[in-house]
Amino acid sequence: MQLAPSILSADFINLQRDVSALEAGGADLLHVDVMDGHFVPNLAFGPQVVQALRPITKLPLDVHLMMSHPEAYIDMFAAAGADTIMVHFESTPHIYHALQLIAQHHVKPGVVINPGTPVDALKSVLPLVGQVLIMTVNPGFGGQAFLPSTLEKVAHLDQIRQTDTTLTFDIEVDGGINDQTIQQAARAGADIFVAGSYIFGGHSVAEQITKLKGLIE
Ligand SMILES: O=C(CO)[C@H](O)[C@H](O)COP(=O)(O)O
Repeated sequence: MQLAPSILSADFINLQRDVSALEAGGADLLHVDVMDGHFVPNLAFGPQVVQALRPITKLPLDVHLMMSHPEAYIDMFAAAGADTIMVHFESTPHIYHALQLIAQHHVKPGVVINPGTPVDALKSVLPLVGQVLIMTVNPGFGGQAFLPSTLEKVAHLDQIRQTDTTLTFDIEVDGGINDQTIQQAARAGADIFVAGSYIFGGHSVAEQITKLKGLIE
């Protein structure tokens, strides 16, 4: 079980301070949301931010590309220091190629599905990925309510990897993860939990991380 705070909810003027607090507070990964204003109706971060984060933290950088034609930018994010690069199944007709490209950079490849996309759509790419991210909200904004209907997709995916032991991906969930929802996602089979507004919305990030980890360990 790993917790991946999303820096989308951080204080951007004090990003280094916030990243240090997350690391000291027990975060396992740092989740970086990239948004292009096209695939999702919002803009956030680019490879320069990943490059700036790389020397200031030992935490693995979990980069979530919410952008059209992500294959054109994979080289940049790999060179910037991403440890995982995740691309949306819905974002490109060349999903297989995009995942191959990520692996060629010796970066962990991940595929992401929106709430409306079924798990079965992923069948042909599951052998290529180290991580599958199930969006538990519509992508684009922090602070949205968790969609309970996504839990059966987590459970279905967990069943697939238990049935076929050649598949070795982790299951990540992202959106609306808080002290009311994290246990449901864990019970359904998720291994990695992205949380933004819950972690940054409390008294201290360390306290919020401890609360969430206490619920899944
Ligand atoms: O991918 C995202 C938005 O598209 C964010 O990572 C996600 O929404 C996390 O924020 P919160 O925990 O506030 O829901």
